[in-house]
Amino acid sequence: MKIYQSTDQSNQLNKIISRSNLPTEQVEKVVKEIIQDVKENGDLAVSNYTKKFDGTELMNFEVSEEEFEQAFQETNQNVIDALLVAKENIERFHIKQKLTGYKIEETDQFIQQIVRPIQTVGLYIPGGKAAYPSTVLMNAIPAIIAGVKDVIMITPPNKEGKINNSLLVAAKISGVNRVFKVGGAQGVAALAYGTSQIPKVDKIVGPGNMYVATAKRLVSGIVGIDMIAGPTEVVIVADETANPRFIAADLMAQAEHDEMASSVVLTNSLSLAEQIQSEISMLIDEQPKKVIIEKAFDQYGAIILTDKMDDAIEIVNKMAPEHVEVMTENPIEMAEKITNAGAIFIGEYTPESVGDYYAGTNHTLPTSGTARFASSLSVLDFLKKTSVVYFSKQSLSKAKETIETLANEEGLYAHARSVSIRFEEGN
Ligand SMILES: NC(=O)c1ccc[n+]([C@@H]2O[C@H](COP(=O)([O-])OP(=O)(O)OC[C@H]3O[C@@H](n4cnc5c(N)ncnc54)[C@H](O)[C@@H]3O)[C@@H](O)[C@H]2O)c1
Ligand SMILES: N[C@H](CO)Cc1c[nH]c[nH+]1
Ligand SMILES: [Zn+2]
Repeated sequence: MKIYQSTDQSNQLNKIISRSNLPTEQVEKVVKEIIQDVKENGDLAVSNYTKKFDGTELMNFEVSEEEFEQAFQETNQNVIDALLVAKENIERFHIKQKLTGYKIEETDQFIQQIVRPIQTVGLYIPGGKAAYPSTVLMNAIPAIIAGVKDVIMITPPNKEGKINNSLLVAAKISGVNRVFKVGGAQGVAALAYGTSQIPKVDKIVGPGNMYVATAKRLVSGIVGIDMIAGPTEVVIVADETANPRFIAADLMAQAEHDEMASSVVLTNSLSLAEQIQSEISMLIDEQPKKVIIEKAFDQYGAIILTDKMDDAIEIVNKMAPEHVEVMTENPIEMAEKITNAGAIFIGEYTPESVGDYYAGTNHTLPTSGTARFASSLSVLDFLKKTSVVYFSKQSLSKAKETIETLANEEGLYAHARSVSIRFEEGN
């Protein structure tokens, strides 16, 4: 991984910081065609793309009860137990996000906010380079806590036309209703428009690669989406007190997800930067996903040297990355200065893997700088609010003058009249 000076104005560094070297335009072109095809040709198009991208021919996409039963039989008990521990931790954190409505009552009138769950949601669970049972829990549990009735999950099948066993186990233990073997942009399009086999949903949530994230962005408006949760990112903010071996390991943990994953270090210590480089070269050969990691490091990785640690914080806030790890002398104080990040991990014993699998916080997080305005997936993503207003005749008579004044000011005379007519004699 290359060392850059933060003052370096090179295109390569700017692109890494802004994530603008992701192949956005090429991917968008492909994804638009896929969405249109699925919209016009439904299951047939889904089947064709599944053959093309996942290498399997499927006519029926839904997972059967027998497949769920078999998945339970073939999954190691220690995996099921670990999923149950993670589930409990996720529930403990997310239950506090529940939102209740409220009502403001006065004589002869009330205003109210009613909170209701979204009826039907589609969870996208990645399944290309790896299967993510932990992501099933992260997406399904907040939906169930919110009270969503129809929780539909899609994930790409493997070459045998099957879904990884632990994904099905995770789906069952977290309360998913139906699972379909379809992924990528074709899966997102199927959820957005519906096909004869795959139900149209009200909202699509969940992370995925660039094809998935782009498809979600393009169908947003037809259906709701949670956020852009694309190729994953970590920024590690570290000073000379940090352990370079831990940092090297954490950078590789992120990069193994995807060759488009971004792993960046920000430090004021040249000596640390060089030690990280040498730790990477010592650890990389033991990595089963070495090829993916090297590709990601090469294009989307960087160690950036700043003058002061405050400069590092300024760059993090500009990048607004999905994850930030802080390994400095006073990591809690340092972390308080970070205003734009999906999730923050503090100190040398909180690698991001703690959040991925155990802590209970959600690992579906905004990427590509969208943490400037977007948040981690939560129960709130599965709720919607409706306002209710009741006014009696007396209440309306008190409001009449204000409404008429504002309506006339806006030139909306019918609005004013719809109030005044109610006070005319004979009405
Ligand atoms: N941001 C988050 O919260 C979060 C959480 C977990 C995972 N992730 C990310 O999810 C992603 C998982 O990616 P993945 O690839 O393993 O699984 P995936 O399920 O997201 O994507 C696989 C699908 O991509 C489609 N695809 C692949 N190549 C294509 C091509 N050339 N043209 C059109 N479609 C193509 C195929 O349909 C395939 O089934 C990673 O980027 C990882 O970083 C993000
Ligand atoms: N780090 C990924 C993006 O937040 C989530 C994940 C799932 N499994 C392991 N890691
Ligand atoms: Zn991860």
